[in-house]
Amino acid sequence: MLFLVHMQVNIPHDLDPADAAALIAKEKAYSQELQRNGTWRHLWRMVGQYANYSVFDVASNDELHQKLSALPLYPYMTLEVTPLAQHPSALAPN
Ligand SMILES: O=C(O)C[C@H]1C=CC(=O)O1
Repeated sequence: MLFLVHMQVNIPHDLDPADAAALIAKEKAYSQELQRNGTWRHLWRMVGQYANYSVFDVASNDELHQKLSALPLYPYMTLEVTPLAQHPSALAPN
């Protein structure tokens, strides 16, 4: 099952910069692990924003919720999730 996920990151300005840097490093490692194993199919930066559009490939809503809620930056994110279906005019299945 494919899901489009919009992640907006809102790190509080009063968070210690070292704590913020550590969270961002953990987030990078976690996202790259999921990209390597095929769960996190696309990761695109939104120009001019601390936000991304991502495509996740998971077996269920519950798996997506588990993966998203384990994001190290999850406490500082606003997430929007859109389930995706195949488009009948697409040249190749996604
Ligand atoms: O930077 C972001 O968009 C948030 C998050 C997603 C991957 C990652 O490394 O950080």
